[in-house]
Amino acid sequence: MEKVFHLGLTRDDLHGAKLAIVPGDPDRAARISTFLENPTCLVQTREFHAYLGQLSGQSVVICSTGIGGPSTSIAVEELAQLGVETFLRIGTTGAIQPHINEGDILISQASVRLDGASQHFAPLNYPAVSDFFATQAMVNACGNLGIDFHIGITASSDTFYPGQERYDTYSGYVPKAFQGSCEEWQKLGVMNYEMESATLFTMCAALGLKAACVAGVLVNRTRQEIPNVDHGEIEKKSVSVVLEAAKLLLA
Ligand SMILES: O=P(O)(O)O[C@H]1O[C@H](CO)[C@@H](O)[C@H]1O
Ligand SMILES: O=c1cc[nH]c(=O)[nH]1
Repeated sequence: MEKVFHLGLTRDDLHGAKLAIVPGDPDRAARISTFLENPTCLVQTREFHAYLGQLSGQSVVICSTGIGGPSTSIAVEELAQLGVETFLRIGTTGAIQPHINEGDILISQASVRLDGASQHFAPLNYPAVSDFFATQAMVNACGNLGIDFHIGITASSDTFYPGQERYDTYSGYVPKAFQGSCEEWQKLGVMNYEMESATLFTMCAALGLKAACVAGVLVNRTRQEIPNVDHGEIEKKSVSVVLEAAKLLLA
């Protein structure tokens, strides 16, 4: 049985798992795994920490993607080679609309492709769109749990600082291409910034896989640039949504 190159796993290691929950942060992957039945650590290599367990009696993988599109594309490609068909991202994010508050839950329907990696899967005029049914499961999960949410478009950037137009940085300079971009996205109704959904949505749509994305808001960019909230409670809420969505999709 062939091992995939980065994850070092074989199809047998996944015990038939067809659904993966994919956070950015490896420590979050470990925390999510504690909600599965019989969780085991499959591998911890580079930014990829993968766990296997059961949800609703079925095998599920939790695998961190690291930050950004390139590493996300590797995790998704290799998990797909191992039999995974549905990818549920659970992330953190910065809101750019004034009415969205820290701690709110955002579901991304589609993403603005500010990344580079998605262009290696499909040209820029191809949409970075989520899977309708996986996204509907995120929405229904919020309904079942009584959690309010916002749903809409996400700007998904390769960089946390210039690409999300942050000036509170080492140089204080944002290249011209990004000056005014945050206001432009606001005016176009974009909800938030994060860094993986454009790659995830584009590659999954192009490859015939299914993807959805939920995120908890750490900062409202109309009020401050750098998050300074306690992530714990926000993560618990977004993790509860992704686990409930996974259960609905597995039912
Ligand atoms: O919390 P995660 O899932 O890593 O998501 C967000 O947080 C990171 C930046 O701080 C980026 O990966 C961004 O997309
Ligand atoms: O502002 C933020 C917060 C989390 N993740 C991002 O990419 N941006």
